[in-house]
Amino acid sequence: MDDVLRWRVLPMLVLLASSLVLYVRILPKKSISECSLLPYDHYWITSKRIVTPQGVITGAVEVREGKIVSLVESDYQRGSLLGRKVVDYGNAVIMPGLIDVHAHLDEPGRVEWEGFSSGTKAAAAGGVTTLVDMPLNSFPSTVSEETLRMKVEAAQKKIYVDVGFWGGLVPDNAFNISMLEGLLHAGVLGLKSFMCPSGINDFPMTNSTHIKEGLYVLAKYNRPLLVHAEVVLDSKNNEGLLDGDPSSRSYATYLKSRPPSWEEAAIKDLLAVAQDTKPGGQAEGAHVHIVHLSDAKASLDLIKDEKRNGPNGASISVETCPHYLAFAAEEIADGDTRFKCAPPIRDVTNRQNLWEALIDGHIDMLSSDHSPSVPELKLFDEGDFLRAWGGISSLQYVLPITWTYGQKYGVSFPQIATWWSERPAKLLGQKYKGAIISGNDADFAVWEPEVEFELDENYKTYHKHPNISPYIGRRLSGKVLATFVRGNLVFSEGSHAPAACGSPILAK
Ligand SMILES: NC(=O)NC(NC(N)=O)C(=O)[O-]
Ligand SMILES: [Zn+2]
Ligand SMILES: [Zn+2]
Repeated sequence: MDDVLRWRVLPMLVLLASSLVLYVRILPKKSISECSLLPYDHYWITSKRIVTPQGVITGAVEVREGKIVSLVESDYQRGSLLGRKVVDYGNAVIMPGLIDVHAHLDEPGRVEWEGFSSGTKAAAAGGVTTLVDMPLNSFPSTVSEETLRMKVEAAQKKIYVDVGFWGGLVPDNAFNISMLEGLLHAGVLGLKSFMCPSGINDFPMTNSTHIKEGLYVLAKYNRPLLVHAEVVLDSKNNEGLLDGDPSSRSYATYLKSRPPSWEEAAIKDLLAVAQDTKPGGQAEGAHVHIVHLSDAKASLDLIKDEKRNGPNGASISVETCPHYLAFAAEEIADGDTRFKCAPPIRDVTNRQNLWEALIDGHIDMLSSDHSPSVPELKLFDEGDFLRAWGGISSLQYVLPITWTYGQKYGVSFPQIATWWSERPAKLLGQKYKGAIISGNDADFAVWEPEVEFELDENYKTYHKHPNISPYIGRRLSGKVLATFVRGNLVFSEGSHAPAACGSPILAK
């Protein structure tokens, strides 16, 4: 009997106990959806600071099957929510998720620069719930139905947030209506073109005639054209600089090589063509959006003048980016090519003027223009501003940057929601995004504005190459606690949901 106990019953008991342990460990995993760190599809999130179009309220947002179904303004403390599934965020701010209308994720073709997985993980960790990928820097560029399909295919099962796509307007398709229509029909949210060389071989620049043609086609679809508005007026400034010339390390040299007059001349030409978007015009229904405005003087004045015509004027809008609001030319060390971008970061007065224009509503919105590359292309050893790749890496940090550098101007939560959610949603034609109201997608950024952190090499960044970002080494305030995309808790306290369940956004 002793032997029987030892050799038969004991091993069975051990087996039973271990399978019980296994069962208990597996059980919670099974019940949690792979897409969300929160295992419910009907729940409430509560906080003392919820940013709604009517102002900042204390209350609860009810979420069901990915949508906001009600908003309760009250001291939510228990009472009616007793016994419900509630996530209480206390004093943290609940805002509509950020919508970044301008990001380069570089997939397919240049995944070593970024990629859908790393880029959208960074977006989720930064409170960005929707982003729109630019048609260039990936390979091939998104300029046809076929190349859009390659993008959408590449994004499958890799995106942690919702992702839309811009198509490219290039000389090849500008006069080829069926090619452009194929691209629009396949679902790009609009088109993007460059008025100067883009730095990418298969993305050549367009002139006013191409842009005019593009606008006629866009008008039929009610979609926007985004334009990189700089024209090369004269590259004399770089002439005489030989390879290895020490002055190519100087930021001042780079700044002079792309003067504000390049932006001004481009915007002047662009606004002339944009006249067709006026009510009754040949391109009525199309819209012109100027990306990454840097010059807050003559270029901004042209935009302001056009906007003065109100609804009878051309249909235009403009964005600027956090790097133009955070940095100034005077502070950029020679050789520090992390700061190289086009148009360039200008002087302290210009930065101040950009902030004022944003606050006064002359600049409509913000975007990251997250445009990374491999570190080698930044030429850190040579520090050559003229030959280094231009583009700032920032996607994960845009919310704390806007908040931190906006303190000086008394920026409020509703302003951030306007610049980063409401107006971007409108540009994209996304009716169910951009605000915390019943019926909208349950896209939220939950963050703690008062929490400060050091953006050093220990900070967990999901961009593929954190060290190329000029924000490394800065102290920022505003920590993102949690991010919800269509009701899925995709990021929470440093972790992402196990599966990437963001949706591709294709226009219909
Ligand atoms: N090829 C690029 O990514 N260019 C980008 N580069 C910048 N902004 O420096 C841009 O948006 O123009
Ligand atoms: Zn650009
Ligand atoms: Zn860009």
